[in-house]
Amino acid sequence: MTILDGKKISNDIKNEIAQEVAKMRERGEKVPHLAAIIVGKDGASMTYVNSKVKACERVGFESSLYRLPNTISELELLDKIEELNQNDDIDGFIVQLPLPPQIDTQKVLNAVDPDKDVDGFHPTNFGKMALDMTTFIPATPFGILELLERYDIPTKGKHTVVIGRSYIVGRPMSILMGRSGFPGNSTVTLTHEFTKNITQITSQADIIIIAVGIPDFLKKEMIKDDAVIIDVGITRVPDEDSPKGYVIKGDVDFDNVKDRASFLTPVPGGVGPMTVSMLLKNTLLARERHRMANK
Ligand SMILES: Nc1nc(=O)c2c([nH]1)NC[C@@H]1CN(c3ccc(C(=O)N[C@@H](CCC(=O)O)C(=O)O)cc3)C=[N+]21
Repeated sequence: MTILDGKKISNDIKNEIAQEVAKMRERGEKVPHLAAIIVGKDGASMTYVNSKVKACERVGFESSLYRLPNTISELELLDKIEELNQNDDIDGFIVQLPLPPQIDTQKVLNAVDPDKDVDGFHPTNFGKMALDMTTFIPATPFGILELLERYDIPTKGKHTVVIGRSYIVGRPMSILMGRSGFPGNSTVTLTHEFTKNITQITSQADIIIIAVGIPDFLKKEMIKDDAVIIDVGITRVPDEDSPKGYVIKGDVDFDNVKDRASFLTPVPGGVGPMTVSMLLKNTLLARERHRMANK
């Protein structure tokens, strides 16, 4: 069994990006600038956004963080987004999710300029992805593709089962694995909360990508020998014995599944760090496109 070391690969990618940025500086070009909007003070969201800012510093990007109160109106948030759309210094930005209930998330994502939508959540970019056009691929799915590629895991003709149909992981992943090329050319089954007899489906999977947010959901008995298991879950489970007061649990019953799987991502240290690196990669692409457009 091979553990897919997302932490290591994401570091490799950051080093590659840092080299690109160093070259940009040498040529006297503007370096990529990523901005993030965070609404409210959710602990996990703040951790993720902080790690994105830190990663920007690490590779030599400019970064800006806009913290907005939890009570902000939809209109005020849309104003902020328009401001970032208009700001030519910013190459890409993200609106950290989830948003508070008074705000219509889809309306907010629709307001982001598709050329700056480094999360790849705008309908234009999502559509382009589905049509195999060049675009920003959402960072988590992009990170999973990168892991499969760098570990040279065969996907052609394989049965890939995706568990969870969220717009940021499951849905795009199901599209990407079925596209032509590598990693792709898979036969994809997309499952969700109303799927019947899920074990019957998962036990036929060559590759399982799970993103449901239920700790230990995927058991050893649900997979076949030598399956490739990609765990996208991250749930904070309260734990008095740990210094932070919680432990991070994935969707896979790791300790048992590891004895049957061929490749397996750990949590933490698997898909999570890849998400951050691929966001940087998208921001680098955004800068490159803006430079070509003389912006
Ligand atoms: N607009 C938007 N874009 C996102 O990409 C986005 C978002 N909203 N909202 C929340 C989710 C979640 N997400 C993660 C990023 C990094 C780790 C990560 O680095 N995880 C570490 C551990 C982090 C920890 O200590 O909690 C790991 O798995 O090793 C996890 C999760 C991005 N998301």
